[in-house]
Amino acid sequence: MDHIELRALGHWFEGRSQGGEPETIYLFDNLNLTVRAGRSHAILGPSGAGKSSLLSLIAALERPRSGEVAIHLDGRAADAPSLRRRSGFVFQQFHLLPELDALGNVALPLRLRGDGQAREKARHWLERVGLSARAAHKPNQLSGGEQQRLAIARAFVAEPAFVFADEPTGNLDQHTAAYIGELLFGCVQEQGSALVLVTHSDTLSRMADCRYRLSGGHLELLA
Ligand SMILES: Nc1ncnc2c1ncn2[C@@H]1O[C@H](COP(=O)(O)OP(=O)(O)OP(=O)(O)O)[C@@H](O)[C@H]1O
Repeated sequence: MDHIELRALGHWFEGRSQGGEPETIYLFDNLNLTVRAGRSHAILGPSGAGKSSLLSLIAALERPRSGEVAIHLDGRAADAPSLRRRSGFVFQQFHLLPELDALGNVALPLRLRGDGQAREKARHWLERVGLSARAAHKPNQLSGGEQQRLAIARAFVAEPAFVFADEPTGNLDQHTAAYIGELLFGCVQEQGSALVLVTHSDTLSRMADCRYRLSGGHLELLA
């Protein structure tokens, strides 16, 4: 079964203090976690605890300073580029391309893979997120909630095994956030993807199969 296993992960940043002195920011030094296919995982924790950094490490966008990220896809060990090809991303700031219309944004991950059915598949996902009527609109012509629906369509269009979401409702009002949460978890369930979600929202985190809290360098499984 597809999974990502974090073994004895350590991560830190070299920075400068306010006085200009070299300073090391330690996030964690012995973190273990397994992200399994078809399960949703929420990561809570105070600001600055390292949640976004941890998400980048799980998604193999960054390499840990110590420890190992072992990726298994289709029954065998896989590398970071293979994981990225099987992953979808949803961010707080949407990260849509302003020059492309809604359909173009959703079709892009497929176009980059040379998929000849990119437009048809993108249309299907635009419909799934209720944005068919907005296909020709640019992101700046859409509301925040609509932009996030577009980002969700883009994340799922290539049928990802893993979806990584960093504060996907952080920029949205309560009502829109609830709608986006339902949509995200609905798509995850339909697609059978694993979800790793970083959030400050207790409500959103409770939709996940398992919840963790990252604080003071420790990742704790919550009941
Ligand atoms: N590229 C970087 N270089 C130096 N320091 C960094 C870098 N990225 C993150 N940090 C620092 O690492 C710490 C953890 O950051 P991170 O964004 O992972 O936390 P977070 O838990 O996601 O916070 P928030 O909830 O506020 O988004 C912070 O102190 C941040 O300033």
